[in-house]
Amino acid sequence: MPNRDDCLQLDAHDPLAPLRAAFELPPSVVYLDGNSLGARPRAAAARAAQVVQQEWGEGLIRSWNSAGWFALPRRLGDRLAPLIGAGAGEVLVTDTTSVNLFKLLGALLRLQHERDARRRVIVSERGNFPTDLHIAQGLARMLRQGHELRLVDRAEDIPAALGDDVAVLMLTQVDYRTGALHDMAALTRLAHERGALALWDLAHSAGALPVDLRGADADAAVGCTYKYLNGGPGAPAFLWIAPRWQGVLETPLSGWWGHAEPFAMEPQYRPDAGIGRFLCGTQGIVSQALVECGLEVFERTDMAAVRHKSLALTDLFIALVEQRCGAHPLTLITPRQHERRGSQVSWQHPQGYAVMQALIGRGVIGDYREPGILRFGFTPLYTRFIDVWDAVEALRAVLDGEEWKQERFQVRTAVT
Ligand SMILES: Cc1ncc(COP(=O)(O)O)c(C=O)c1O
Ligand SMILES: Nc1ccccc1C(=O)C[C@H](N)C(=O)O
Repeated sequence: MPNRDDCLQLDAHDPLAPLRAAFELPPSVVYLDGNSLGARPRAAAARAAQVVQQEWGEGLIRSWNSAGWFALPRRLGDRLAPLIGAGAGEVLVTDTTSVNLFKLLGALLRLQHERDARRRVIVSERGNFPTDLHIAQGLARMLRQGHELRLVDRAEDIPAALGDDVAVLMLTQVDYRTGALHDMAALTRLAHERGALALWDLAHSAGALPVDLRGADADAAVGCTYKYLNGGPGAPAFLWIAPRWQGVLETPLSGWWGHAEPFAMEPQYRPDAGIGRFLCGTQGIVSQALVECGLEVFERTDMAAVRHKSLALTDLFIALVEQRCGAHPLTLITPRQHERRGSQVSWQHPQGYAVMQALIGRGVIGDYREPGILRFGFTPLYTRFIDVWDAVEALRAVLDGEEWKQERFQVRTAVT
């Protein structure tokens, strides 16, 4: 079993190690929550100042053209595309993941309705992130065409749920609680064989592992930029549409930014011919501009290298926790097989909330999800092997010393 020096050696030989310098991280913190909010690229502070001072302050309204603000959602989409196996002109950075899901699910349901009106079921997992399920429920209610959500409790039950009444299979590629990774190509193929379309949420996979949307023949996808892509709190999300559906799918949020000629100011909506039709209204430029700083870092490596380090970090974390905290009631809920694991490791503990607060008190930042789940995200761009060691030692101290029993660690905060 590796010791602390071995971890230092792993860092010394890590080809991704130099990328850590591209991020601002407090020296006293071990940050294992990049699956919720990525760390700040150093370049983001100067970029924010440039947008606010020069582009807004001096350029004023001219900056929509002169600083490229108007083109930003498409430009960022093109820059993000290689990370998810997409091509140019297929991706937009815009709105939130929830709003993008609404637009794409609405568009896919409409397409299916036109092809076969009996297909009115959306298949997903009960454990999917709540917003995905809530958006589907809201759309089904609004459409008043008899759409319904069919939820399965286990991934193995997905094939049986794909009957001839299914319109869309809507899944999150990496489970936000367990970190379990779906086989996107196999499930998409199955959905297609059954006449359904496949919509993927890449919130926990974009920037965390190689994603191949075109290779998997998926139909549409959404995802966050504020997690593994390090775009900043509340940074705009992204959406992707397969080439075969470009110009075919229609957005249910037909705002003026998706018009073929927004400044023709026509009363009649006429959609843009390409991906631009999935824009809705004016973009939050300050936040959007910062997404570029996160994407730039990925251009200094490749996703195969990111994946290689991610698996090494999560393997090490699992092994060390089992060895050094083995006496405590921790249950691993993340798959051990590499092909089934994203870039996070989750453990269940009867006092999970308090244990996580005590860990955060020691400067090791992960997060907590019901029921009793300690979540640790590993971002290969800036997480070191020594961080894994130090995190496990802190966890051991919290558990061996029963630090979590302190009153202050029982207090529930709004965001966990
Ligand atoms: C799978 C998944 N989808 C969507 C979201 C969030 O969407 P939004 O950015 O709209 O809050 C998250 C996390 O917040 C998530 O984990
Ligand atoms: N958007 C947030 C705002 C505040 C706190 C957390 C989030 C998250 O993104 C949570 C994440 N989606 C999760 O997998 O739980």
